[in-house]
Amino acid sequence: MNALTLPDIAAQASRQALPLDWVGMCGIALPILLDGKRLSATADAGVSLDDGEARGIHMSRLYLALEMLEQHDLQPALLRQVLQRFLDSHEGLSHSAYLRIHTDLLLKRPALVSPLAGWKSYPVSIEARLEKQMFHVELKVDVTYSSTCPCSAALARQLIQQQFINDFATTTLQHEDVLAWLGSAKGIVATPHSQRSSAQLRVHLQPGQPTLPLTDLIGRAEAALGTAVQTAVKRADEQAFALANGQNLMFCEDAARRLNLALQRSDAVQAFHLKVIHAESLHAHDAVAESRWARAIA
Ligand SMILES: Nc1nc2c(ncn2[C@@H]2O[C@H](COP(=O)(O)OP(=O)(O)OP(=O)(O)O)[C@@H](O)[C@H]2O)c(=O)[nH]1
Repeated sequence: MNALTLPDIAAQASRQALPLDWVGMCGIALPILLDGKRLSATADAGVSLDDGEARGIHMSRLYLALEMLEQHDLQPALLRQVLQRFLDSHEGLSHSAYLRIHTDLLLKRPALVSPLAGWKSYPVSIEARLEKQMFHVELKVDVTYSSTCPCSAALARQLIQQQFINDFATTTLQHEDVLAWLGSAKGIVATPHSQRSSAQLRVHLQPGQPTLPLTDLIGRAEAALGTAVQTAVKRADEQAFALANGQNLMFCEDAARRLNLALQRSDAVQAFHLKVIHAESLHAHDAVAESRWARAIA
């Protein structure tokens, strides 16, 4: 059999000498280990093509470097190693390396009152880059929660007062009559609108941060918001959720401010950008607030 040399188009000179910012592959299927758990993920792997004369990069070298992610728990140091391998395998071609990993984090959440628990899925992206020997990691997490409109609650309360005036205007008040009225449909003649809402957190980690604090960030966000969406729900849990919502009225501005303050308190965070989206049931468009913050350089 003749040994044929395989044509290598990537090694040819480019017809148009022009550097490129990002070249690589998106949507590579990849099993990863996060906090000891095996997760199905997809990866986007790329490098800059700084040598404008070179026709192409070597996709297979990036692909093979991802193998390191299968065996070891995902940590910033491992991400840096992979990015360094991207650059080492593209010496003379690339100065910057990029890796994005997208997965869903599954966390078990207890019910509010009953002894039940269930799983919640959090879409997560981990983005690492190595540019001019500077290494950066960003985490993106989506957290869903319930928000009840404070204005709508006040308007509903006013209608309930009006109904009370109408029903008891000519009656001497008896305790049991009021109690019965409160338990009837007339006692809650109007309800405030509430909506499933989502907080999109984009967090830039401190340099030297040894771990990926995804679970911690989600925990902080949910504690700050107060009414995270639930998993397993019995009536007792639903009642507790109704109470929690009633005590936790919020505009999208309130949610954004709470999250801002909660994230600032994390030592792992260097900077963040957050966006909250209240998918209103009042109208067909969303109420949205954004906030950003960066730690002052000491
Ligand atoms: N650069 C580049 N490669 C592509 C593209 N689409 C498919 N490929 C293929 O990706 C394959 C892997 O490329 P390389 O990593 O250069 O493969 P190789 O030359 O066998 O490997 P090395 O010897 O390590 O360079 C090649 O068969 C390319 O043709 C593209 O748009 N750009």
